[in-house]
Amino acid sequence: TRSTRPQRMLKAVQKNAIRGNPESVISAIDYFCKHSEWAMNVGDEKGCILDSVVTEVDPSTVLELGTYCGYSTVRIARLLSPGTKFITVEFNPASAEVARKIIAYAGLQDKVTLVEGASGDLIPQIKKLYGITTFDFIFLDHWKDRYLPDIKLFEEYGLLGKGSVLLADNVICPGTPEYLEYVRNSPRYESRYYPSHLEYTKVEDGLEKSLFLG
Ligand SMILES: O=C(NCCCCCn1ccc2cnccc21)c1cc(-c2ccc(F)cc2)cc(O)c1O
Ligand SMILES: [Mg+2]
Repeated sequence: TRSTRPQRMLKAVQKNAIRGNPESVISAIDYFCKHSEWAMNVGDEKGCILDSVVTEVDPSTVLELGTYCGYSTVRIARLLSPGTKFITVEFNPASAEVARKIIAYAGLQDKVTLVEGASGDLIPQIKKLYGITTFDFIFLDHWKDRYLPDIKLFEEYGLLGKGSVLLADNVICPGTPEYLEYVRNSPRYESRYYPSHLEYTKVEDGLEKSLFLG
């Protein structure tokens, strides 16, 4: 049967990247997406903004919602200090399977816990299952209509501490209007918009960084 786009992306990584070299894995995926097939990775332009925020926060605990093929997982994991707890969540089993292989190809499998499931089911269990009290950094890149309900779950289950940083992808395209309205109007967050473009295109998009004030 016909291969899937994630499977073709994995083949491109295995062919063009160097095992154990995260930078080469990132480059191979970006090359594939620019020259072969567009795919919904955060991409190189927004990826550099992601890198700068992760570096600035230097988190001890990280949550990513929306692993997809592991591109942003690799971008984040390569910057983390030893001992950092990094959980990434993927709903689609086929994507999760490819992501595991891409993360392992980059040599970062020991830094990442990939969990398969839906954020709404997982968030209430994270403290119990993974012994996490609060997340220093959260990257939102899953179903766009889940960003708002999930940030409310983070608050409800006490998963945010003073200084926790949330970074949301696609706040313009496909767009997350209700989430933006919430974080920009809530007195509990300090929000800032980072203008950019939809991965591998000239279409306007950007990242919203929100600091939880406690
Ligand atoms: O849809 C996007 N991502 C989400 C994919 C599905 C996530 C499923 N999932 C994973 C974890 C998880 C946990 N709980 C529940 C569900 C969960 C997305 C789309 C575009 C895009 C597409 C077409 C277009 F024309 C323009 C833009 C660009 C992006 O950068 C994107 O991120
Ligand atoms: Mg995205």
